[in-house]
Formats: sequence, structure tokens, C-alpha cells
Amino acid sequence: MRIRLISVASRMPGWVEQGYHEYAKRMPADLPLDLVEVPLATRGKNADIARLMRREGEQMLAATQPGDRIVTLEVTGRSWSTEDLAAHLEAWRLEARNVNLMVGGPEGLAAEVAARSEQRWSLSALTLPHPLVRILLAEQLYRAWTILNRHPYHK
Ligand SMILES: C[S@@+](CC[C@H](N)C(=O)[O-])C[C@H]1O[C@@H](n2cnc3c(N)ncnc32)[C@H](O)[C@@H]1O
Repeated sequence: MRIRLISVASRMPGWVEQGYHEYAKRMPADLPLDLVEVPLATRGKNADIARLMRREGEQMLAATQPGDRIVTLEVTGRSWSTEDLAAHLEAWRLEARNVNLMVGGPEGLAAEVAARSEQRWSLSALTLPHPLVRILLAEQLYRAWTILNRHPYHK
């Protein structure tokens, strides 16, 4: 099983890439975490935001494969403890479908992406910026994996 973090984003500063890769590279070979970045279209003064979001949503969905599980990251989704995440990770692994974690752009997720969601996951009641969402996701996935594998990191 693979996990793909599919995110609408502009180029991230070095510290974000470093932070994300620090955790992503710790994932085991049989549970890799891959990052797919959908470029954020320029929001000019008269930009048709609805159209841009729809196009970005189509690009996000195009990065998934038929049969994949789609999990959307939403402030208003369900709050999971790290132990809950570990239980989901185990269930996902048993199901043997690839998992796509969808992170929206500045206006949130396109309706087309939200409509395909099988699980809506909230990291916090706070709206978090992209850099923190990305790093937090990678760290929590690694932490959940260490729980399942009784690795001392999670203590
Ligand atoms: C800067 S936020 C967009 C905020 C936008 N106003 C909204 O209501 O979704 C960009 C993306 O980060 C993710 N995100 C931000 N905070 C989050 C949280 N607390 N839990 C889950 N995902 C979050 C969501 O996928 C969101 O679409």
C-alpha cells in the first residue's frame, strides 16, 4: 500500500521541504509516503476562483488511481487521536488500497474532491497553514506506524 499526499500548493520554502522529508523518509519501504503537488494557479485581481478551484480539483483527482481511498483534510472533519490514526492505518493496510490524503488550496478543497471523500480528517479546530499541515501529516503518519510496530519513537 502507498500513501499519497496530494496538495494544492505554491513552492514551499526549504525548511518545509526539510521538515516534511525528515519524517516522510522514515516511512518503511512497504508503506511509502509520496508527495504530489498540484500547482496553485495565480489568483489575480479578477480571477475566477471557482473555475481555478475546479481545475485544481480535477488535477488532484487525476493524480489518483481508480479504486484508491480518498481521505480529505478538512478543519470540520473528524478529529483523530494518534492511536485512532494508527487504527485507520492498520485498516487501510488490510484493505490493501492505496490512500490519497487530499489537502486543498487557500479557499479549501474543490467540491468535486470533497464529494469523493471516504473519510474527512481534521488535524485541529484551528485552520493551519500549508507548511504545517504537510509536516504534521508526515510526522503523525510516521508516529502511527511506530505505534503499530512498537517502536520506541511514539513514547
Ligand atoms: C490554508 S487551508 C484553507 C483554508 C480554507 N479557508 C478552508 O476553509 O479550508 C488549506 C488546506 O489545508 C488543510 N487544512 C488546514 N487546516 C486544517 C486542519 N485543522 N485540519 C485538516 N486540514 C486542514 C485543508 O485541506 C485546507 O483545504
